[in-house]
Amino acid sequence: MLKIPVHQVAGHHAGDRKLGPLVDDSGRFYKPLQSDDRGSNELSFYTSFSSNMKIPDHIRRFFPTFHGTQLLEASDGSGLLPHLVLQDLSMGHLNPSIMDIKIGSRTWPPQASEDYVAKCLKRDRESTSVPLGFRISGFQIYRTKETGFWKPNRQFFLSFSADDVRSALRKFVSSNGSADSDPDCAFASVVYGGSTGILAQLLELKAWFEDQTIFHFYSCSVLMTFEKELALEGRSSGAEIKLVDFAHVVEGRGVIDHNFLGGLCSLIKFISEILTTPDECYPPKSCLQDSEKSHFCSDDGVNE
Ligand SMILES: Nc1ncnc2c1ncn2[C@@H]1O[C@H](COP(=O)(O)OP(=O)(O)OP(=O)(O)O)[C@@H](O)[C@H]1O
Ligand SMILES: O=P(O)(O)O[C@@H]1[C@H](O)[C@H](O)[C@@H](OP(=O)(O)O)[C@H](OP(=O)(O)O)[C@H]1O
Repeated sequence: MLKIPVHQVAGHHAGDRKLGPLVDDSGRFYKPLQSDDRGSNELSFYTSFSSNMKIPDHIRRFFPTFHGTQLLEASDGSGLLPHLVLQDLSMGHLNPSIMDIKIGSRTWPPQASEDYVAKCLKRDRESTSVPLGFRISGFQIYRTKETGFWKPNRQFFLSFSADDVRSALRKFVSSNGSADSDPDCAFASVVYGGSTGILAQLLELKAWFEDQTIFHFYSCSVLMTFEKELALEGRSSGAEIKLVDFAHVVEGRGVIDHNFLGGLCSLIKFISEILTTPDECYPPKSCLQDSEKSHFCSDDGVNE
């Protein structure tokens, strides 16, 4: 039976006459082909990527497996619609902490219409995309069996500053991740660090982006996932990164994807800093007047 994915942290959500992805029990994620050319573009990307022999296996593992398309009843009740059939990345996870980070200071592809450029440019300027080269689109952070996930709604992320981003990346790997707590970065070394941790994976992806000129990944996200309960048991935290959302990927035409690469380098720097200074707090509370306190000092926008 098809269900609404419980671990989706960003993007278009299914339900109540809304079009969004669905999942089944066998580990497949069904993403409806979006209107305009977004759906067909994402399908072209998956088709081309799946058959491209130049993609090394150690890079292919960062992408969801593609199983073609299937006609399904759309979640908005509009009838049969083609869906991309993808690997469900949350399959096998019990209580995953997940963060969606949209990479690139610019989120529109070169051939986009003036209206679309204007919409994206506004959003890129108002968010951290322009200053940082990436923005956090959403997350869920597992706390405890009793309190479940901290999963703020979309509004919460819209006005994030660079310090909010720093703080969120710290809270993501803290034992006490919530709106008003000081991050302790208890899991930073097991999740971000180590030879197979998130930083090592990002560096592996970066090495490929320094060379590949096949695709340009506009508006694509890095999805970071780990299991806090595994980390607490002292076992491998299952930390992994995957890339999602290829609706705006275009051909690279022999040029490196400097937009994605720049954003990736910036994210790598933020995560490296957490590993070298896990005790620092952002924003430093001593520097803040009451009136200046960020999102993280209130419960605004928190969807408990
Ligand atoms: N293959 C997958 N398996 C599991 N979850 C996924 C998968 N692909 C995407 N998701 C979840 O769905 C969210 C949105 O995905 P995606 O960005 O592809 O959708 P979208 O509606 O095109 O987003 P946007 O509005 O940003 O364009 C991701 O943040 C992630 O939580
Ligand atoms: O990052 P946010 O704040 O969630 O903003 C969304 C994001 O830019 C998506 O990429 C975009 O979908 P497309 O990439 O498919 O255009 C969506 O537009 P939409 O709501 O008009 O679909 C925006 O709302």
